[in-house]
Amino acid sequence: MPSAETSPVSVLDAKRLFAEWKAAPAVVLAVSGGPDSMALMWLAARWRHALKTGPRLLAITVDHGLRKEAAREARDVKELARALGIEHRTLRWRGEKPKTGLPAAARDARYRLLLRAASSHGASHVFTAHTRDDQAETVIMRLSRGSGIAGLAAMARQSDRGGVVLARPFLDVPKARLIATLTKAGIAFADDPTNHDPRFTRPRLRALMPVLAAEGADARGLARLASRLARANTALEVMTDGAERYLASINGAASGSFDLAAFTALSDEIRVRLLMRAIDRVGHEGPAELGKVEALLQAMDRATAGKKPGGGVQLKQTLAGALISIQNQRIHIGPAPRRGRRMAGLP
Ligand SMILES: Nc1ncnc2c1ncn2[C@@H]1O[C@H](COP(=O)(O)OP(=O)(O)OP(=O)(O)O)[C@@H](O)[C@H]1O
Repeated sequence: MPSAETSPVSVLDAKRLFAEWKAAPAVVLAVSGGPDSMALMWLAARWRHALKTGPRLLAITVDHGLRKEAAREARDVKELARALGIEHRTLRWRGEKPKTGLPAAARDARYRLLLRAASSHGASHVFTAHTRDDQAETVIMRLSRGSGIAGLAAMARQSDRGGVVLARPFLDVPKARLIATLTKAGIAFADDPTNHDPRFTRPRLRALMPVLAAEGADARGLARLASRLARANTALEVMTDGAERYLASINGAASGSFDLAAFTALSDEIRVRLLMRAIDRVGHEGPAELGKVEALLQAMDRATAGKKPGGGVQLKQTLAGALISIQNQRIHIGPAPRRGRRMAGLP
């Protein structure tokens, strides 16, 4: 491996990695006690010390209450934070723990706690220590689930989460460099056994990474694929904005309804995105799944293909809590009646 892939991250490198957040008022560092986030705390502290003015740093560890070692790991983070002159808090996930989908529920709870803590401490950003290796694993995970372009674009370097920005300064940094950084600095870190537990999907896919790398699909290539797809996704979203404006301009003021002929003339990718946006705006069952929106588009095309313009209902279907219908040469998308509720006046 070339040394650029394994060399410790220097203070100068850290200055470049964190440069764009110099003017933030305060930043929350999400520190689990694992190698990546311990390196995040160490490097962010050194970066901050070298600045005259810069953000206040607050490290937060979430104890999910799932492993007995977690409390000790949180104390180890606190100890390093104190040595580095950084404030630290441990937050506990107290909610009900589900029997299935535990990693996803823990992640949701973790982000909720981190973002809430950021808001209450006046922090504009939450930094996580996701690395290029995490990005590559995410690509493989999304690939195995059949994601589309948006999903394969994987994690964004920055994303707005209700007023607080979630930022990943190490998204292009190999994990090996962070471990080398800690080794050089003599900093110990925790090894979470869940990261190797074959009962969970991510560790199973992680175990495949060396095999894929040996075939040429290494973390660098997979992360590059993600960033190319992120670029394509941004362009497609801009085109979808344009298509929305075009349909609104020929629509008059009617929202939630499109002219059928104008919609049909657009490309499939843009039509899928338009449907998804319209459904997500009014649906009450969470985001529509890509595969289901694609099936809806096919059903719409079948219902209207070769038909003379008429006044009848050509299609009526619900998806993700939205009701989609084609009538009078228009597509209508509105909220679906909620399930399990009796309509007034009906038995
Ligand atoms: N319990 C936690 N408390 C605070 N932040 C966390 C916690 N778990 C994860 N994170 C944040 O999310 C990022 C990605 O999580 P992931 O589970 O992939 O990492 P990890 O295995 O816990 O360890 P590492 O610190 O080496 O990344 C971490 O780098 C860290 O910034």
